[in-house]
Amino acid sequence: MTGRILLVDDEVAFCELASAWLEEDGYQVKSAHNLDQAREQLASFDADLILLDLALPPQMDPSHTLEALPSLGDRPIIILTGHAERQLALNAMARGAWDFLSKPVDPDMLAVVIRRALTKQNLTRELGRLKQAGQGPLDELVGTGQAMGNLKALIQRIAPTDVPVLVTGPSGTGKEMVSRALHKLSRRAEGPFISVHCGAIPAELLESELFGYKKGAFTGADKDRPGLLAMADGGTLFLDEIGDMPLSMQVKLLRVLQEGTFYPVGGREQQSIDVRVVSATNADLQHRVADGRFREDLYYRIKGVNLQTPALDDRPEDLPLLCESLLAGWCRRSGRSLRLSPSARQWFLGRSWPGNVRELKNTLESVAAISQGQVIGLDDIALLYPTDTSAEPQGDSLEEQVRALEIRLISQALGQQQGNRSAAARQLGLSRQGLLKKLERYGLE
Ligand SMILES: Nc1ncnc2c1ncn2[C@@H]1O[C@H](COP(=O)(O)OP(=O)(O)OP(=O)(O)O)[C@@H](O)[C@H]1O
Repeated sequence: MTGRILLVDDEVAFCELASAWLEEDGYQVKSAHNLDQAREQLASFDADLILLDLALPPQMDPSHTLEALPSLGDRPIIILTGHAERQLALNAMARGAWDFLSKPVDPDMLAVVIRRALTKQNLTRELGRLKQAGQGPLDELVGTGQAMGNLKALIQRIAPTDVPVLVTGPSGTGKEMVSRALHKLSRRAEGPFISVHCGAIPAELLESELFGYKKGAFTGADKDRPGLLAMADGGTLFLDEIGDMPLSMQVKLLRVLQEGTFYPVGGREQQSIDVRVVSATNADLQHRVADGRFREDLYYRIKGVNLQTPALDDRPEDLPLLCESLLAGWCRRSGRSLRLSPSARQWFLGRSWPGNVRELKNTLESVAAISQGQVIGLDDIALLYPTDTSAEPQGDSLEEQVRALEIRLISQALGQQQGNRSAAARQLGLSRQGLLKKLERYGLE
Protein backbone atom coordinates (compact mmCIF):
# COMPACT_ATOMS: atom_id res chain seq x y z
CA MET A 1 0.00 0.00 0.00
CA THR A 2 1.26 3.51 -0.71
CA GLY A 3 0.64 6.61 1.37
CA ARG A 4 2.26 9.55 3.13
CA ILE A 5 2.56 9.38 6.90
CA LEU A 6 3.58 12.10 9.34
CA LEU A 7 5.00 10.87 12.66
CA VAL A 8 4.66 13.39 15.48
CA ASP A 9 6.58 12.30 18.57
CA ASP A 10 9.30 13.92 20.66
CA GLU A 11 11.11 10.59 21.10
CA VAL A 12 13.66 10.73 18.30
CA ALA A 13 14.55 7.06 18.67
CA PHE A 14 10.92 5.98 18.29
CA CYS A 15 10.53 8.17 15.20
CA GLU A 16 13.56 6.59 13.59
CA LEU A 17 12.45 3.06 14.38
CA ALA A 18 8.86 3.54 13.28
CA SER A 19 10.00 5.36 10.10
CA ALA A 20 12.16 2.37 9.23
CA TRP A 21 9.23 -0.08 9.66
CA LEU A 22 6.86 2.06 7.67
CA GLU A 23 9.30 2.81 4.86
CA GLU A 24 9.88 -0.89 4.53
CA ASP A 25 6.14 -1.28 3.96
CA GLY A 26 6.37 1.24 1.10
CA TYR A 27 5.12 4.40 2.85
CA GLN A 28 6.66 7.83 2.58
CA VAL A 29 7.38 9.05 6.09
CA LYS A 30 8.30 12.39 7.68
CA SER A 31 8.80 13.16 11.35
CA ALA A 32 8.08 16.13 13.58
CA HIS A 33 8.91 16.49 17.25
CA ASN A 34 6.33 19.07 18.30
CA LEU A 35 3.07 20.57 17.04
CA ASP A 36 4.64 23.60 15.37
CA GLN A 37 7.00 21.38 13.42
CA ALA A 38 4.07 19.15 12.49
CA ARG A 39 2.13 22.07 11.00
CA GLU A 40 5.24 23.23 9.14
CA GLN A 41 5.74 19.77 7.65
CA LEU A 42 2.10 19.59 6.59
CA ALA A 43 2.48 22.80 4.59
CA SER A 44 4.68 20.96 2.09
CA PHE A 45 3.95 17.30 2.84
CA ASP A 46 0.29 16.46 2.26
CA ALA A 47 0.13 13.53 4.66
CA ASP A 48 -2.62 10.94 4.24
CA LEU A 49 -2.37 10.03 7.90
CA ILE A 50 -0.79 11.27 11.15
CA LEU A 51 0.63 9.21 14.02
CA LEU A 52 0.47 11.50 17.04
CA ASP A 53 1.89 11.22 20.51
CA LEU A 54 -0.24 13.15 23.01
CA ALA A 55 2.53 14.37 25.29
CA LEU A 56 4.50 16.85 23.22
CA PRO A 57 6.93 19.59 24.18
CA PRO A 58 6.98 22.35 25.21
CA GLN A 59 3.81 21.90 27.33
CA MET A 60 3.89 18.09 27.48
CA ASP A 61 0.19 18.53 28.24
CA PRO A 62 -2.03 16.00 26.42
CA SER A 63 -5.13 18.20 26.62
CA HIS A 64 -3.22 20.94 24.75
CA THR A 65 -2.45 18.41 22.01
CA LEU A 66 -6.10 17.36 21.94
CA GLU A 67 -7.21 20.93 21.33
CA ALA A 68 -4.78 21.16 18.44
CA LEU A 69 -6.28 18.17 16.59
CA PRO A 70 -8.47 20.25 14.22
CA SER A 71 -5.42 22.30 13.12
CA LEU A 72 -3.86 19.12 11.68
CA GLY A 73 -6.36 18.96 8.85
CA ASP A 74 -8.95 16.52 7.63
CA ARG A 75 -6.95 13.27 7.67
CA PRO A 76 -7.02 10.22 9.93
CA ILE A 77 -5.03 10.65 13.15
CA ILE A 78 -3.82 7.68 15.16
CA ILE A 79 -3.02 8.51 18.77
CA LEU A 80 0.01 6.96 20.47
CA THR A 81 -0.47 6.62 24.21
CA GLY A 82 1.23 5.39 27.34
CA HIS A 83 -0.75 2.99 29.54
CA ALA A 84 -1.90 5.67 31.94
CA GLU A 85 -3.38 7.73 29.12
CA ARG A 86 -6.18 5.41 28.06
CA GLN A 87 -8.92 7.86 29.04
CA LEU A 88 -7.16 10.61 27.10
CA ALA A 89 -6.97 8.41 24.05
CA LEU A 90 -10.69 7.77 24.30
CA ASN A 91 -11.27 11.55 24.54
CA ALA A 92 -9.17 11.96 21.43
CA MET A 93 -11.32 9.47 19.56
CA ALA A 94 -14.43 11.31 20.70
CA ARG A 95 -12.88 14.38 19.07
CA GLY A 96 -12.45 12.60 15.76
CA ALA A 97 -9.14 10.71 16.03
CA TRP A 98 -9.29 7.46 14.04
CA ASP A 99 -7.75 4.98 16.52
CA PHE A 100 -5.15 4.66 19.26
CA LEU A 101 -2.18 2.43 19.94
CA SER A 102 -0.44 1.87 23.25
CA LYS A 103 3.29 2.18 23.58
CA PRO A 104 5.43 0.18 23.23
CA VAL A 105 4.01 -0.11 19.75
CA ASP A 106 3.79 -3.53 18.17
CA PRO A 107 4.95 -3.19 14.52
CA ASP A 108 2.39 -5.73 13.23
CA MET A 109 -0.44 -3.97 15.00
CA LEU A 110 0.81 -0.62 13.70
CA ALA A 111 0.79 -1.96 10.13
CA VAL A 112 -2.81 -3.22 10.45
CA VAL A 113 -4.16 -0.02 12.00
CA ILE A 114 -2.45 2.12 9.38
CA ARG A 115 -3.69 0.00 6.48
CA ARG A 116 -7.28 0.21 7.74
CA ALA A 117 -7.07 3.97 8.22
CA LEU A 118 -5.60 4.55 4.76
CA THR A 119 -8.17 2.30 3.10
CA LYS A 120 -10.93 4.29 4.74
CA GLN A 121 -9.25 7.56 3.73
CA ASN A 122 -8.96 6.41 0.10
CA LEU A 123 -12.60 5.33 0.04
CA THR A 124 -13.75 8.65 1.49
CA ARG A 125 -11.77 10.54 -1.14
CA GLU A 126 -13.07 8.32 -3.95
CA LEU A 127 -16.64 8.78 -2.74
CA GLY A 128 -16.17 12.55 -2.67
CA ARG A 129 -14.77 12.45 -6.20
CA LEU A 130 -17.60 10.27 -7.48
CA LYS A 131 -20.24 12.41 -5.81
CA GLN A 132 -18.76 15.50 -7.39
CA ALA A 133 -18.29 13.97 -10.82
CA GLY A 134 -21.48 11.94 -10.52
CA GLN A 135 -23.79 14.89 -10.32
CA GLY A 136 -23.04 16.63 -13.59
CA PRO A 137 -22.86 14.11 -16.42
CA LEU A 138 -25.96 12.14 -15.51
CA ASP A 139 -27.99 15.23 -14.72
CA GLU A 140 -27.24 16.57 -18.19
CA LEU A 141 -29.00 13.50 -19.59
CA VAL A 142 -32.51 14.73 -19.01
CA GLY A 143 -35.14 12.10 -18.25
CA THR A 144 -36.58 10.60 -15.09
CA GLY A 145 -38.84 7.88 -16.54
CA GLN A 146 -38.05 4.19 -16.27
CA ALA A 147 -36.16 3.93 -19.58
CA MET A 148 -33.75 6.76 -18.75
CA GLY A 149 -33.52 5.63 -15.13
CA ASN A 150 -32.33 2.19 -16.24
CA LEU A 151 -29.90 3.68 -18.72
CA LYS A 152 -28.41 6.01 -16.11
CA ALA A 153 -28.06 3.18 -13.60
CA LEU A 154 -26.19 1.11 -16.20
CA ILE A 155 -23.94 4.04 -17.11
CA GLN A 156 -23.03 4.47 -13.47
CA ARG A 157 -22.19 0.78 -13.11
CA ILE A 158 -20.18 0.47 -16.30
CA ALA A 159 -18.37 3.81 -16.32
CA PRO A 160 -15.66 2.95 -13.77
CA THR A 161 -14.70 -0.26 -15.64
CA ASP A 162 -12.60 -0.47 -18.79
CA VAL A 163 -15.15 -2.65 -20.62
CA PRO A 164 -15.76 -1.52 -24.22
CA VAL A 165 -19.23 -0.09 -24.70
CA LEU A 166 -21.39 0.01 -27.80
CA VAL A 167 -24.12 2.66 -27.63
CA THR A 168 -26.96 2.01 -30.06
CA GLY A 169 -30.17 3.87 -30.72
CA PRO A 170 -31.91 6.05 -33.29
CA SER A 171 -30.36 9.32 -34.40
CA GLY A 172 -30.68 12.23 -31.98
CA THR A 173 -31.35 10.11 -28.89
CA GLY A 174 -28.24 11.17 -27.01
CA LYS A 175 -25.68 8.47 -27.89
CA GLU A 176 -22.82 10.96 -27.84
CA MET A 177 -24.05 12.42 -24.54
CA VAL A 178 -24.12 8.91 -23.04
CA SER A 179 -20.58 8.27 -24.28
CA ARG A 180 -19.31 11.51 -22.74
CA ALA A 181 -21.04 10.66 -19.46
CA LEU A 182 -19.28 7.26 -19.46
CA HIS A 183 -15.97 9.07 -19.84
CA LYS A 184 -16.66 11.74 -17.25
CA LEU A 185 -17.66 9.13 -14.67
CA SER A 186 -14.67 6.92 -15.38
CA ARG A 187 -11.22 6.78 -13.82
CA ARG A 188 -10.04 8.28 -17.12
CA ALA A 189 -12.10 11.45 -16.60
CA GLU A 190 -8.96 13.58 -16.32
CA GLY A 191 -7.67 12.11 -19.57
CA PRO A 192 -8.77 13.03 -23.12
CA PHE A 193 -12.10 12.16 -24.76
CA ILE A 194 -11.37 11.88 -28.47
CA SER A 195 -14.23 11.66 -30.94
CA VAL A 196 -13.75 10.00 -34.31
CA HIS A 197 -16.60 10.46 -36.78
CA CYS A 198 -15.95 7.27 -38.70
CA GLY A 199 -18.54 8.12 -41.35
CA ALA A 200 -17.50 11.73 -41.91
CA ILE A 201 -13.77 11.18 -42.55
CA PRO A 202 -13.11 10.08 -46.16
CA ALA A 203 -11.93 6.45 -46.27
CA GLU A 204 -8.54 7.36 -47.73
CA LEU A 205 -7.84 9.79 -44.88
CA LEU A 206 -9.13 7.68 -42.02
CA GLU A 207 -5.92 5.71 -41.59
CA SER A 208 -3.65 8.74 -41.29
CA GLU A 209 -6.22 10.53 -39.13
CA LEU A 210 -6.35 7.60 -36.73
CA PHE A 211 -2.75 6.42 -36.72
CA GLY A 212 -0.98 9.68 -37.51
CA TYR A 213 1.94 9.75 -39.92
CA LYS A 214 5.69 10.25 -40.17
CA LYS A 215 7.33 13.02 -42.13
CA GLY A 216 7.65 11.97 -45.76
CA ALA A 217 5.02 9.19 -45.53
CA PHE A 218 3.23 10.76 -48.50
CA THR A 219 3.23 13.97 -50.52
CA GLY A 220 2.39 16.82 -48.20
CA ALA A 221 3.49 15.00 -45.02
CA ASP A 222 6.12 17.61 -44.23
CA LYS A 223 6.33 16.78 -40.53
CA ASP A 224 5.38 14.02 -38.09
CA ARG A 225 1.76 14.22 -36.99
CA PRO A 226 0.19 12.24 -34.17
CA GLY A 227 -3.16 10.61 -34.95
CA LEU A 228 -6.38 10.51 -32.96
CA LEU A 229 -5.39 7.18 -31.37
CA ALA A 230 -2.24 8.64 -29.85
CA MET A 231 -4.18 11.69 -28.71
CA ALA A 232 -6.67 9.46 -26.89
CA ASP A 233 -3.91 7.69 -24.93
CA GLY A 234 -4.89 7.47 -21.26
CA GLY A 235 -8.48 8.47 -22.04
CA THR A 236 -11.53 7.40 -24.04
CA LEU A 237 -11.64 6.84 -27.80
CA PHE A 238 -15.18 7.53 -29.04
CA LEU A 239 -15.87 5.88 -32.40
CA ASP A 240 -19.04 7.55 -33.64
CA GLU A 241 -21.00 6.01 -36.52
CA ILE A 242 -18.76 2.96 -36.30
CA GLY A 243 -21.13 1.13 -38.67
CA ASP A 244 -19.90 3.39 -41.50
CA MET A 245 -16.22 2.48 -41.09
CA PRO A 246 -14.82 1.02 -44.34
CA LEU A 247 -14.00 -2.70 -44.16
CA SER A 248 -10.30 -2.17 -44.87
CA MET A 249 -10.09 0.13 -41.87
CA GLN A 250 -12.04 -2.27 -39.67
CA VAL A 251 -9.24 -4.85 -39.99
CA LYS A 252 -6.63 -2.32 -38.92
CA LEU A 253 -8.71 -1.08 -36.02
CA LEU A 254 -9.29 -4.63 -34.81
CA ARG A 255 -5.55 -5.22 -34.69
CA VAL A 256 -5.01 -2.10 -32.59
CA LEU A 257 -7.78 -3.03 -30.18
CA GLN A 258 -6.42 -6.55 -29.78
CA GLU A 259 -2.78 -5.68 -29.42
CA GLY A 260 -2.88 -2.16 -28.02
CA THR A 261 -0.18 -1.19 -30.53
CA PHE A 262 -0.03 0.39 -33.98
CA TYR A 263 2.33 1.90 -36.52
CA PRO A 264 1.88 5.48 -37.71
CA VAL A 265 1.57 5.69 -41.50
CA GLY A 266 5.11 5.55 -42.91
CA GLY A 267 6.55 4.71 -39.48
CA ARG A 268 8.60 1.71 -38.41
CA GLU A 269 8.38 2.24 -34.71
CA GLN A 270 5.48 0.59 -32.96
CA GLN A 271 3.47 2.77 -30.57
CA SER A 272 1.37 1.50 -27.71
CA ILE A 273 -1.80 3.05 -26.43
CA ASP A 274 -4.04 2.63 -23.45
CA VAL A 275 -7.60 3.64 -24.36
CA ARG A 276 -11.11 2.73 -23.38
CA VAL A 277 -13.22 2.31 -26.50
CA VAL A 278 -16.79 3.54 -26.65
CA SER A 279 -18.53 3.18 -30.02
CA ALA A 280 -21.90 4.43 -31.21
CA THR A 281 -24.12 3.69 -34.14
CA ASN A 282 -27.69 4.08 -35.28
CA ALA A 283 -27.20 1.29 -37.81
CA ASP A 284 -28.22 -2.29 -37.12
CA LEU A 285 -24.70 -3.72 -36.75
CA GLN A 286 -25.85 -7.31 -36.53
CA HIS A 287 -27.58 -6.85 -39.84
CA ARG A 288 -24.39 -5.37 -41.29
CA VAL A 289 -22.42 -8.32 -39.97
CA ALA A 290 -24.90 -10.69 -41.60
CA ASP A 291 -24.57 -9.05 -45.01
CA GLY A 292 -20.80 -8.75 -44.81
CA ARG A 293 -20.48 -4.99 -44.37
CA PHE A 294 -19.18 -5.19 -40.81
CA ARG A 295 -16.59 -7.64 -39.48
CA GLU A 296 -17.97 -10.04 -36.94
CA ASP A 297 -14.72 -10.17 -34.92
CA LEU A 298 -14.67 -6.38 -34.62
CA TYR A 299 -18.34 -6.37 -33.67
CA TYR A 300 -17.72 -8.65 -30.70
CA ARG A 301 -14.58 -6.74 -29.78
CA ILE A 302 -16.31 -3.35 -29.50
CA LYS A 303 -19.62 -4.64 -28.18
CA GLY A 304 -18.55 -5.43 -24.59
CA VAL A 305 -21.67 -3.98 -23.05
CA ASN A 306 -24.46 -2.66 -25.25
CA LEU A 307 -26.31 0.44 -24.03
CA GLN A 308 -29.46 1.40 -25.90
CA THR A 309 -30.75 4.95 -26.00
CA PRO A 310 -34.56 4.95 -26.29
CA ALA A 311 -36.48 6.81 -28.99
CA LEU A 312 -38.18 9.90 -27.60
CA ASP A 313 -41.61 8.65 -28.66
CA ASP A 314 -41.00 5.61 -26.44
CA ARG A 315 -40.52 7.79 -23.38
CA PRO A 316 -43.19 10.52 -23.65
CA GLU A 317 -43.17 10.81 -19.85
CA ASP A 318 -39.89 12.74 -20.15
CA LEU A 319 -41.23 15.33 -22.63
CA PRO A 320 -42.35 17.95 -20.06
CA LEU A 321 -38.99 17.93 -18.28
CA LEU A 322 -37.07 17.94 -21.58
CA CYS A 323 -39.01 20.96 -22.90
CA GLU A 324 -38.37 22.80 -19.69
CA SER A 325 -34.67 22.06 -19.48
CA LEU A 326 -33.94 22.59 -23.20
CA LEU A 327 -35.71 25.95 -23.09
CA ALA A 328 -33.86 26.89 -19.89
CA GLY A 329 -30.57 26.02 -21.65
CA TRP A 330 -31.47 28.23 -24.62
CA CYS A 331 -32.41 31.10 -22.28
CA ARG A 332 -29.09 30.80 -20.43
CA ARG A 333 -27.13 30.93 -23.68
CA SER A 334 -29.10 33.72 -25.31
CA GLY A 335 -29.57 35.83 -22.18
CA ARG A 336 -33.35 35.92 -22.67
CA SER A 337 -36.10 34.89 -20.33
CA LEU A 338 -38.87 32.85 -21.95
CA ARG A 339 -41.52 30.32 -21.04
CA LEU A 340 -44.09 28.29 -22.94
CA SER A 341 -47.76 29.29 -22.88
CA PRO A 342 -50.07 26.40 -21.86
CA SER A 343 -51.25 25.88 -25.46
CA ALA A 344 -47.69 25.97 -26.84
CA ARG A 345 -46.64 23.48 -24.20
CA GLN A 346 -49.53 21.27 -25.19
CA TRP A 347 -48.40 21.43 -28.81
CA PHE A 348 -44.91 20.23 -27.87
CA LEU A 349 -46.23 17.46 -25.64
CA GLY A 350 -48.88 16.28 -28.04
CA ARG A 351 -46.88 15.47 -31.14
CA SER A 352 -44.53 12.78 -32.25
CA TRP A 353 -40.75 13.39 -32.43
CA PRO A 354 -39.26 10.99 -34.99
CA GLY A 355 -36.01 13.02 -34.95
CA ASN A 356 -35.88 12.50 -31.18
CA VAL A 357 -34.32 14.95 -28.71
CA ARG A 358 -32.34 16.64 -31.50
CA GLU A 359 -35.54 17.48 -33.38
CA LEU A 360 -37.29 18.63 -30.20
CA LYS A 361 -34.32 20.82 -29.33
CA ASN A 362 -34.08 22.37 -32.81
CA THR A 363 -37.82 23.04 -32.92
CA LEU A 364 -37.94 24.54 -29.46
CA GLU A 365 -34.94 26.74 -30.13
CA SER A 366 -36.27 27.92 -33.51
CA VAL A 367 -39.59 28.89 -31.97
CA ALA A 368 -37.83 30.58 -29.05
CA ALA A 369 -35.66 32.57 -31.46
CA ILE A 370 -38.63 34.07 -33.32
CA SER A 371 -40.85 34.73 -30.32
CA GLN A 372 -40.96 38.34 -29.25
CA GLY A 373 -42.42 38.61 -25.78
CA GLN A 374 -41.59 36.59 -22.72
CA VAL A 375 -44.02 33.81 -23.53
CA ILE A 376 -43.87 31.43 -26.50
CA GLY A 377 -47.41 31.19 -27.83
CA LEU A 378 -49.12 28.95 -30.35
CA ASP A 379 -48.97 31.89 -32.78
CA ASP A 380 -45.14 31.76 -32.68
CA ILE A 381 -45.27 28.07 -33.47
CA ALA A 382 -47.78 28.69 -36.25
CA LEU A 383 -45.31 31.04 -37.94
CA LEU A 384 -42.86 28.19 -38.36
CA TYR A 385 -45.22 25.24 -38.60
CA PRO A 386 -48.41 26.59 -40.18
CA THR A 387 -49.68 23.20 -41.26
CA ASP A 388 -49.11 21.70 -37.81
CA THR A 389 -51.18 24.26 -35.89
CA SER A 390 -54.77 25.33 -36.12
CA ALA A 391 -53.90 28.89 -35.11
CA GLU A 392 -53.45 31.46 -37.83
CA PRO A 393 -50.14 33.26 -37.94
CA GLN A 394 -50.66 36.73 -36.51
CA GLY A 395 -49.16 40.18 -37.05
CA ASP A 396 -46.44 38.96 -39.36
CA SER A 397 -44.78 41.53 -41.51
CA LEU A 398 -42.90 40.42 -44.62
CA GLU A 399 -39.69 40.70 -42.64
CA GLU A 400 -41.02 38.44 -39.89
CA GLN A 401 -42.25 35.89 -42.38
CA VAL A 402 -38.91 35.77 -44.17
CA ARG A 403 -37.15 35.35 -40.84
CA ALA A 404 -39.56 32.60 -39.82
CA LEU A 405 -39.12 30.81 -43.13
CA GLU A 406 -35.34 31.01 -42.89
CA ILE A 407 -35.37 29.61 -39.40
CA ARG A 408 -37.62 26.77 -40.44
CA LEU A 409 -35.53 25.84 -43.46
CA ILE A 410 -32.29 26.04 -41.48
CA SER A 411 -33.71 23.86 -38.68
CA GLN A 412 -34.98 21.35 -41.19
CA ALA A 413 -31.64 21.19 -42.99
CA LEU A 414 -29.76 20.79 -39.70
CA GLY A 415 -32.16 18.03 -38.69
CA GLN A 416 -31.75 16.24 -42.00
CA GLN A 417 -27.95 16.54 -41.84
CA GLN A 418 -27.84 15.34 -38.25
CA GLY A 419 -26.57 18.65 -36.96
CA ASN A 420 -23.66 18.77 -39.42
CA ARG A 421 -23.36 22.47 -40.23
CA SER A 422 -21.16 22.16 -43.31
CA ALA A 423 -23.58 19.68 -44.88
CA ALA A 424 -26.60 21.82 -43.91
CA ALA A 425 -24.94 24.90 -45.46
CA ARG A 426 -24.32 22.97 -48.68
CA GLN A 427 -27.93 21.79 -48.77
CA LEU A 428 -29.14 25.38 -48.34
CA GLY A 429 -26.74 26.77 -50.91
CA LEU A 430 -24.98 28.89 -48.29
CA SER A 431 -21.34 29.13 -47.31
CA ARG A 432 -20.57 27.59 -43.92
CA GLN A 433 -19.72 31.08 -42.68
CA GLY A 434 -23.03 32.42 -43.98
CA LEU A 435 -24.92 29.71 -42.14
CA LEU A 436 -22.99 30.33 -38.92
CA LYS A 437 -23.91 34.04 -39.10
CA LYS A 438 -27.58 33.20 -39.47
CA LEU A 439 -27.43 30.69 -36.63
CA GLU A 440 -25.93 33.36 -34.42
CA ARG A 441 -28.45 36.00 -35.51
CA TYR A 442 -31.40 33.72 -34.79
CA GLY A 443 -29.96 32.32 -31.57
CA LEU A 444 -29.93 28.80 -33.04
CA GLU A 445 -26.40 27.87 -31.93
N1 LIG B 1 -31.42 12.90 -22.66
C1 LIG B 1 -31.07 14.07 -23.18
N2 LIG B 1 -31.11 15.18 -22.40
C2 LIG B 1 -30.78 16.38 -22.90
N3 LIG B 1 -30.38 16.59 -24.16
C3 LIG B 1 -30.30 15.52 -24.96
C4 LIG B 1 -30.63 14.21 -24.52
N4 LIG B 1 -30.47 13.36 -25.55
C5 LIG B 1 -30.04 14.09 -26.59
N5 LIG B 1 -29.92 15.40 -26.24
C6 LIG B 1 -29.53 16.50 -27.13
O1 LIG B 1 -29.93 16.13 -28.44
C7 LIG B 1 -28.90 16.39 -29.40
C8 LIG B 1 -28.44 15.12 -30.05
O2 LIG B 1 -27.76 14.31 -29.09
P1 LIG B 1 -26.55 13.35 -29.50
O3 LIG B 1 -25.66 14.02 -30.51
O4 LIG B 1 -25.91 12.84 -28.25
O5 LIG B 1 -27.39 12.20 -30.22
P2 LIG B 1 -26.89 10.95 -31.05
O6 LIG B 1 -27.77 9.83 -30.66
O7 LIG B 1 -25.40 10.78 -30.83
O8 LIG B 1 -27.20 11.39 -32.53
P3 LIG B 1 -26.57 10.82 -33.93
O9 LIG B 1 -26.86 9.36 -33.98
O10 LIG B 1 -27.32 11.58 -34.95
O11 LIG B 1 -25.11 11.16 -33.87
C9 LIG B 1 -27.78 17.08 -28.63
O12 LIG B 1 -27.95 18.48 -28.78
C10 LIG B 1 -28.01 16.67 -27.20
O13 LIG B 1 -27.57 17.68 -26.35
